[in-house]
Amino acid sequence: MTIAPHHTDSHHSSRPATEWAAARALAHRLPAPLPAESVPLASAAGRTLAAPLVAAVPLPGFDNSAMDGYAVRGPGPWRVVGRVLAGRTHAVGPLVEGTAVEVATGAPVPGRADRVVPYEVADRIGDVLRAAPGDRWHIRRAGEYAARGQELVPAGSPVTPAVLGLAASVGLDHLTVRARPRARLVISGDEVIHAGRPPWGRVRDAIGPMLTPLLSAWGADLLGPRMVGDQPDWFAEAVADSTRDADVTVVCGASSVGPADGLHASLRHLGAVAHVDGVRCRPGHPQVLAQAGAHWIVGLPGNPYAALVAALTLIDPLLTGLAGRPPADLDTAVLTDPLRLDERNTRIVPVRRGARGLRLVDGAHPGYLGAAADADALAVVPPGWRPGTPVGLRTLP
Ligand SMILES: Nc1nc2c(c(=O)[nH]1)N[C@H]1C(S)=C(S)[C@@H](COP(=O)(O)OP(=O)(O)OC[C@H]3O[C@@H](n4cnc5c(N)ncnc54)[C@H](O)[C@@H]3O)O[C@H]1N2
Ligand code: MOO
Repeated sequence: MTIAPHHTDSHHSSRPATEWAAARALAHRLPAPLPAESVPLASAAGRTLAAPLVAAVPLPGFDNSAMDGYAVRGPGPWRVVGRVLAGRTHAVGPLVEGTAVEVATGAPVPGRADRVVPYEVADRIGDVLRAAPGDRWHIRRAGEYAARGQELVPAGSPVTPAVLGLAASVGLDHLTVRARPRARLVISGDEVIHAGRPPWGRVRDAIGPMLTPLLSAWGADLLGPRMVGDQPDWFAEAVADSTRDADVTVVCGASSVGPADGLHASLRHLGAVAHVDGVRCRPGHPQVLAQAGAHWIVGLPGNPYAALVAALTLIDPLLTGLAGRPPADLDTAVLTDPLRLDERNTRIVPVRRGARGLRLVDGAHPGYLGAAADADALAVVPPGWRPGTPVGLRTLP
């Protein structure tokens, strides 16, 4: 950023900084979930159910064998009268007492069969079959897993690979899911360049390459980014433009109190309401959550590690809220490594999980991503924490 005369309309003029967990809770609670839409299964992966997944057919759809063997009726011995393989599309006539039919796993069992005798315990000579009495039926009854019309997965659940497989099993081709939040990055700073080796006085944009896959992993649909200098009008125009087609605009840099930090000016220009303006965490204090109608603006600090922390604080819960999902609970683990005590701020530190527990990754600085690149999670260390007590954990994609 460039130096200009100091001004007073900075973020610390108005609202006190929000406690970290409260900022996260607000970012989740404030947005209304995006509209629902019906999409083919292949497009539903990773999205959120806007309506429960309801079985269109019972599962299993017909009584079928759980084993390769013989469907039998009566106590035995039995006469083998036929064979049914999977894929048969019409019912086999009911078994007569004392008879058996050879069946494949998944094949329809004939009506009135008592049980299936697996090959391993069957003794067949010619057409005559014998087996010891068994206490397992090995028959999967129609509808025993799910009835037609049964709600199998509640609204608000993520569409995981298992949910997609289940949807297909119960005869669905489409799922009703929340629209994917459309997000745009506005990367600001006269000093920021986007390719190659930065010359003296310049820095290479680290936030675009980091946040693009991170936001995708968190369920956003990324719109083309905007790169702007610190010229206040261009900056305000880029943010205002973005509100026309994005649900969320993420502004990187320009969030602090410096003369070129134009986020607050552009929020005023838009008539946006700032719900969070500063968060009591280290690093990543200068972060902003603002609303202009149904549009959300998140201001992240320019320091790249601080931007990652702020993304975890505000963007993660905001996208979850827009998707209509319940808030994602953090994992917890005990951290024993010493850390500078902080009675007032939540600290967000890079960690690795190993056989001997959680280890701090050394060398984290707000402006440097080396420690985060070597970490597999961020640990959330609450104010007043003491070594040996639990911390929250968020795995990094
Ligand atoms: N007087 C005060 N100064 C600062 C405060 C404060 O409270 N009072 N807060 C400090 C903290 S904490 C942070 S974090 C930064 C945040 O500043 P901004 O969000 O306004 O960002 P910039 O000033 O534009 O840049 C800060 C820093 O980050 C570099 N940067 C910016 N964008 C990128 C990018 N896309 N990729 C890589 N690096 C980037 C930029 O060159 C600066 O070095 O403010 C402190 N100051
Ligand atoms: O908190 Mo700033 O966000 O140190 O780097």
